[in-house]
Amino acid sequence: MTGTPPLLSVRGLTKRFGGVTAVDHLDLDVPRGSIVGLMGPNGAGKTTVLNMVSGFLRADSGTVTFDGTDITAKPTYEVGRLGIARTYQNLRMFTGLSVLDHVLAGLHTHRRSTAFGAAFFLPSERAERRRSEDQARALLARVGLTGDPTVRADALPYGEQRRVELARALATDPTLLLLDEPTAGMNTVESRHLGDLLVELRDDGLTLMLIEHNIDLVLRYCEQAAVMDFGKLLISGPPDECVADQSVREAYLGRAHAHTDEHLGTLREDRSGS
Ligand SMILES: Nc1ncnc2c1ncn2[C@@H]1O[C@H](COP(=O)(O)OP(=O)(O)OP(=O)(O)O)[C@@H](O)[C@H]1O
Repeated sequence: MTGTPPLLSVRGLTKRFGGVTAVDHLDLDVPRGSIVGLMGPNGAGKTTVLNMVSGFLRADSGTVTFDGTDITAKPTYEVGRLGIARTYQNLRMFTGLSVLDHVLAGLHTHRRSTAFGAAFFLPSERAERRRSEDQARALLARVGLTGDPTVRADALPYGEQRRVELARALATDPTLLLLDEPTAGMNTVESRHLGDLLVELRDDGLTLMLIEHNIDLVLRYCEQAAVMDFGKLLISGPPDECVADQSVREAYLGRAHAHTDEHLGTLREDRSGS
C-alpha cells in the first residue's frame, strides 16, 4: 500500500456549530483497500466527519479529497455517484417498505430504466426489474439475510435492520463505505459476524471507514485506527498502538483513571451527560 495515494484524504477539516468546534482542523487518510476504525468518546466529532465526507454537512474550512477529486463542496448525490456510500447511527428504515424494496432503492441509481419504460411496463423494463431483484436478493444473501425479503424492513430485529441498511448501501456499488456504529445493538456473536463480513468486503476491493466504540472489533478487524477527542485527531495508526496510547486512555477514562484497564472492553465514555 505504500506509495499509493490514499483513497480518502481529509486536510484541515473544520466544522463549528455555534460556539462548539465539532471538528477542528482534522487531517485523516484512509488507505485503499483498508478498514479504518474511527474512534473517540461521545461528542468527539466522529459523525460530523462522516457527515462532511458524505456531503450531508458543508465544512467551514479544509478539504476532502476522494480518489483524487476534491469533493469538499459536493452535494450528497454527487458524492454517492462518485462512489461513497454510508449507513447511519440511527437506523433510517422507510416505514412499511419491504426489505427487498430498500435494497432496490439503493440499486435504483444504477438502473438504466427510463420513466417512460417504467410507466408503460415495457418488456425491457420487466427484464430490468427482474435483474434488479436478483441483484437485490444476492446482496441480501451477502449480508446474511436469507429470510423472506418481502417482509417489512422496520419489523425486523434491530441487528437485521442494520444488515438491510448495509445491503442498501452496497447496492449503490460504492468504492468507499462509511459505517456509523454498524454493530450498535448487536451482541458479540452478531458483531463478529458483521466484522467477518466487513473483511470479506474489504477483500473484494472495498475500502471501509467505520465509527466503532467496541475496541475488540477495532483491534480484530481494522488495519488502522484514528482516535478523535474534542474535534481533534489524538492519534492514528495501528489499532493496538492507538489503544495503548496514554492520551487515548485519558480521553476515554479521564485523567484520574487513565492507568486502569477496566473499561477498555468497550471504549465508550459519555461526557455529554445525556
Ligand atoms: N447539527 C448539530 N448542531 C449543533 N451541534 C451539533 C450538531 N451535530 C453535532 N453537534 C455537536 O458537535 C459535537 C460533535 O458531535 P458528533 O455527533 O460529531 O460526535 P460523535 O463523536 O459522533 O459522538 P457520538 O459517539 O455520541 O455519536 C458535539 O458536541 C455535538 O453536540
